[in-house]
Amino acid sequence: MRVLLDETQLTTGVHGLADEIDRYYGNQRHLTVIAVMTGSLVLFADLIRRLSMPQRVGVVQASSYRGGTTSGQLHVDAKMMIDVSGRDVLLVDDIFDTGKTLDRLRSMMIEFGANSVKTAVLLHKQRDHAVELRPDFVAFEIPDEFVVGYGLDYLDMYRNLPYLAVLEPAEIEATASEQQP
Ligand SMILES: O=P(O)(O)OC[C@H]1O[C@H](OP(=O)(O)OP(=O)(O)O)[C@H](O)[C@@H]1O
Ligand SMILES: Nc1nc2[nH]cnc2c(=O)[nH]1
Repeated sequence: MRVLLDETQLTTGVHGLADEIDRYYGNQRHLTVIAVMTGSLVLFADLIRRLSMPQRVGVVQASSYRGGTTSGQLHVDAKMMIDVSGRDVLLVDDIFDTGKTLDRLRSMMIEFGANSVKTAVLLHKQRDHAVELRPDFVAFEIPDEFVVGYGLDYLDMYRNLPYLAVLEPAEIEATASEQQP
């Protein structure tokens, strides 16, 4: 595993991201902050505690990388969503890769009647994206490699790593064979 961002760099990046969001919304405007599960859970916990405005927090589940390192069919489960009608919504995700996840969720929030929808990500992959949407707030630009740690998984492993690392092809293969039941 090759460390791309260590704990100190991640902390600095998350603080910078929070400052940028604070500057945009100010500390008075009420915000509905939605975590895109599962990958954003570590970032989300760190980020919302650095934001100064009054917040309602909620979660939505979106998954498209089941069992692999490439994007497949996107499944969204909004059963646990809180009401966003008439609210200013900030969607928080760990990574913007193809962009399909945030693009779909942004459309859903608008369909649910949100007053405004912005998107914040820890990582923005430097590649051609499949959608026109670009995230509003980004902590880090990263190369087009499969990364794990700080919430990001491969086969549900590695989310607990305190750093972000590139998973090399041999490690991808080894993890896949180890995870066979
Ligand atoms: O920009 P995209 O190509 O849509 O990729 C980004 C999404 O991929 C990952 O989720 P994943 O589908 O792996 O589910 P998870 O959050 O449960 O790990 C990540 O957490 C983002 O939500
Ligand atoms: N773990 C992980 N999940 C992703 N989802 C989209 N891109 C990535 C990535 O590079 N790593």
